[in-house]
Amino acid sequence: MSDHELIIDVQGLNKRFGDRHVVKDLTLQVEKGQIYGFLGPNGSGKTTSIRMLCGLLTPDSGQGHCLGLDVIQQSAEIKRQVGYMTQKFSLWEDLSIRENLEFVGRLFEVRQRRQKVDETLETLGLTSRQHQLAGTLSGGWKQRLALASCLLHSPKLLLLDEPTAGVDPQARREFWEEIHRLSAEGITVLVSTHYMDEAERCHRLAYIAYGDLLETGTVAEILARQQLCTWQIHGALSPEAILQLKQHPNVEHVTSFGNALHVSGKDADQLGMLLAPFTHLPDIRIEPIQPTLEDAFIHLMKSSQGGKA
Ligand SMILES: Nc1ncnc2c1ncn2[C@@H]1O[C@H](COP(=O)(O)OP(=O)(O)OP(=O)(O)O)[C@@H](O)[C@H]1O
Repeated sequence: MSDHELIIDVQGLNKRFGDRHVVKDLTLQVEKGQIYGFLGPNGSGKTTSIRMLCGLLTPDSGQGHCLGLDVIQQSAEIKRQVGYMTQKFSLWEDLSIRENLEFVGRLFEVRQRRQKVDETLETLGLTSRQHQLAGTLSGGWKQRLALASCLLHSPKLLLLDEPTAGVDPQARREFWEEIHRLSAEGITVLVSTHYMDEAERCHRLAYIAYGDLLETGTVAEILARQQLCTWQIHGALSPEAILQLKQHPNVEHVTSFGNALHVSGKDADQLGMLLAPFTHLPDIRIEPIQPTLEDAFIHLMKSSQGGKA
């Protein structure tokens, strides 16, 4: 196997639901062992894309391969070979952790099922809770069980749809440690998320907005391509001043981050001149900063809508 073996390699995938064009010409390449983040606003087509890749939805047009299998002709085989974690917990709440895994093992006709269930319980730290009913688990443990059930048939590709939505920060961190451990073993992971800290933990990212894939690359590449300049304003600006900034033609977007405002634009000099008068206001501090990934994504989303924040 070459170092750059493509586990996902699709070109021009399209999906329409009625008259809604939900995924437009999706072209995506994901290398073996990569953790590939899928980001974008709600309803942008991330889940639909994932479902086309794992063989659950047939694209209207396009072509390509997933795990070396044809996404149109061999979707049934792809379905058997990927680990797909749905957005909503979809296991059986009135079965115990072990019973859930045994059942999934039977569905996937996993060989040496008992042993595999034991191993999976151990690896994911679920052994001591194996007899607990799934319905009584906290959000974080449910996600861990869902991940365990995806891994039972030893897939080479994991498709995770917002796996940590609503999970507390500690459980999210542990979940991501696990994802990185799997990646180090050569398992490829495509994961959708709305969390910026999770996006930063991916090897590469794709940003999709309203069906269009707008950007792909590493965090550094995406930040560099946006060519944004961002200034951070500490202190309370008046609502009128904020509105003025938002409406100014040299300002791309104005976003609150905790107690600070981020003001982003394309032209550093113009932006500096615009903000200079604010430095004379009492209790206001202004400094240029590196734009964050969130700044870049807000910019991308606003540009795709043809407007600004
Ligand atoms: N089976 C379906 N039939 C009709 N419309 C659908 C179907 N599945 C998804 N859609 C629509 O397609 C659009 C894209 O949905 P999708 O779930 O792929 O977006 P998403 O990016 O995953 O969103 P979110 O971040 O909210 O999960 C939405 O407008 C959704 O309502």
